[in-house]
Amino acid sequence: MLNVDHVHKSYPLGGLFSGGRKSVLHDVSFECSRGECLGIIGESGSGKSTLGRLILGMERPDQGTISLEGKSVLNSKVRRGRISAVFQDYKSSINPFFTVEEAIMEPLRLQKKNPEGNSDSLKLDVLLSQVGLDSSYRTRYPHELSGGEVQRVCIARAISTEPQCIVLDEAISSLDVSVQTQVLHVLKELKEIYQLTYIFITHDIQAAAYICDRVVIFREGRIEEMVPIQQLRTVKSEYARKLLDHLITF
Ligand SMILES: Nc1ncnc2c1ncn2[C@@H]1O[C@H](COP(=O)(O)OP(=O)(O)OP(=O)(O)O)[C@@H](O)[C@H]1O
Repeated sequence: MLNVDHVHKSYPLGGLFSGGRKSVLHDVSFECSRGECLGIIGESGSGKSTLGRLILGMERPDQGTISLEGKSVLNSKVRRGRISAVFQDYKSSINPFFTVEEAIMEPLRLQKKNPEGNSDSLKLDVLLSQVGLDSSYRTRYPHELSGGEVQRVCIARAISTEPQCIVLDEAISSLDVSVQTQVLHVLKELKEIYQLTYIFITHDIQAAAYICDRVVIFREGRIEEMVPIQQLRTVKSEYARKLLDHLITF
């Protein structure tokens, strides 16, 4: 269970003498169960990626706590191997000098969970096949892959340590529409296999409707509304309805 409890976050306003701060997240609270996909939808600048970075423990909240199975994500031992991420910019997400094998196995080696040897090799083949790539990809470099293939490698890397929670920040947005569908399908299958918790940050309401169980609608850093995906068309708040009307094209 991922628990976000009364989280506030602000950043310095900038400017030499300003000393002020811009509030980006205000009193954000929600829970996300094991195996659940929670969509985060909101206008640009509403604080979605900031929330993602806080869940990943990359930044600290000013107030409030974020915990996984009751333990704070600020503790690197809690995060390691249990929380991972897939970002929009897949090109800069993996080291261009790493082969597919090195990129996927790096988190496992850092975690030192799996010693080198046959088990590594088997694990790699399983991971590759789970994201729809065959073992001939092992020795290829990122520049030898399509965007969809690189993003599949990023997903294999993200699941390599069998995490509980993955933050997917616009993870399919840079891909062609047909490739988006394939990658979404892979993500949905993996969620079922590993009972993964997904935080699915997106502008793409169709993708959210396909993969999410619930959706949080953000407005200027606050939760405007939280609805099960089946009730997306019947949100109560006027703001959420307008935002969704703007995004829904199906
Ligand atoms: N490190 C930072 N320092 C200062 N301001 C920041 C920082 N990170 C984010 N912000 C500000 O916080 C606000 C929220 O940004 P964030 O990236 O979380 O929004 P978002 O909802 O993910 O937007 P988008 O959909 O465009 O990606 C923005 O106004 C942004 O400029």
